[in-house]
Amino acid sequence: MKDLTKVYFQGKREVRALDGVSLSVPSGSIHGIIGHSGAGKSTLVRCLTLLDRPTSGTVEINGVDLTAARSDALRTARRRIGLVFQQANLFDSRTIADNVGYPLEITGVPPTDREAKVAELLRLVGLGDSGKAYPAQLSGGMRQRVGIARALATDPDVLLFDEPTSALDPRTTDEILDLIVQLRNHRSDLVVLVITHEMHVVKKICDSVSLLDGGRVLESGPLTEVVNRLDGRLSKALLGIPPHESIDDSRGTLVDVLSAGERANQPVVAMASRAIGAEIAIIAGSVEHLAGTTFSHLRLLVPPEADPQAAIAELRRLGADARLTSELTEEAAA
Ligand SMILES: Nc1ncnc2c1ncn2[C@@H]1O[C@H](COP(=O)(O)OP(=O)(O)OP(=O)(O)O)[C@@H](O)[C@H]1O
Repeated sequence: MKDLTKVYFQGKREVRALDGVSLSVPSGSIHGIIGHSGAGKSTLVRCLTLLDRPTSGTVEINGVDLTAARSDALRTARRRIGLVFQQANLFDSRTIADNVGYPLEITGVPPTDREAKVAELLRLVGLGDSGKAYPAQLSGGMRQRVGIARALATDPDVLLFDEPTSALDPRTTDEILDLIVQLRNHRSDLVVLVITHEMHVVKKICDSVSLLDGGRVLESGPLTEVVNRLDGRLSKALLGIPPHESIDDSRGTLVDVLSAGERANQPVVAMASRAIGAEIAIIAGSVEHLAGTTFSHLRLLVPPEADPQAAIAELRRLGADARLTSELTEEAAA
């Protein structure tokens, strides 16, 4: 998408629900888009699926500008994006197979071709034996699998998930996330976009991620890059320091340290303590294994008798990024 803008009017007030969103996602990758309520996520889904026209800007798939399409071409363009909703919205009176085959039915695919395609799609999503069942007989996770099979029926180039796991329990969520990765591995020409407010989803399956706020992309990049920035907003969201007791100035100075890869497994705090001749304590932290790399984000307390800048210099010498927590908190507030 290039410079995508959507302006709504609430009375006389202009609301820029999307304000110049540009994003390019390569085939074969899973890109997460996260944002708070009101960030513009639903508007983005509507503009990408051409249910709503952007005020300006373009949506391109493999070099074809979907936003330029009209009438018949618009219907064809829409099929290039398969949409999976939070809840599958299935026809209760139709079998699972007929639900999955519905997009093929309305595009005039003959019944025998349709049956073969539906059987293949049901196998792909792990529902090979459920074609004759009705939606009411399925669990939430199975219904979501049906929604995914239906979205894939027209062989889209882009699979767009709008909060795909928000209505599911943690175990079913992980099963659906595993399925999304499996689909991407199965079709390496597919672009997968996942709009979510769940950080777990991004951490578990996304190759890259964008932060949407006020209709703008504030930060974007490969998961391992955005997480590896001590002062990044995505890093805070994905690898945040958990709440901890408040620390009085008399007890020392707080320092945040972020290390990745092999360094994350090294005792850098103990090494820095030894180097500066003071006992640095760990107050809180999170250590995560993301996209094959370990990241460690710790909040340290440098005792009053030691120089926090010496500790920071030593931690940096050891290959970690380190800064005074007060500086980072001020930046976040700014
Ligand atoms: N049809 C509309 N008319 C007027 N304003 C709208 C319309 N749709 C969205 N907006 C405004 O655009 C902004 C972005 O809304 P949007 O629904 O896209 O956000 P969101 O990130 O999806 O939020 P949520 O997670 O709460 O659904 C909001 O300020 C919203 O009030």
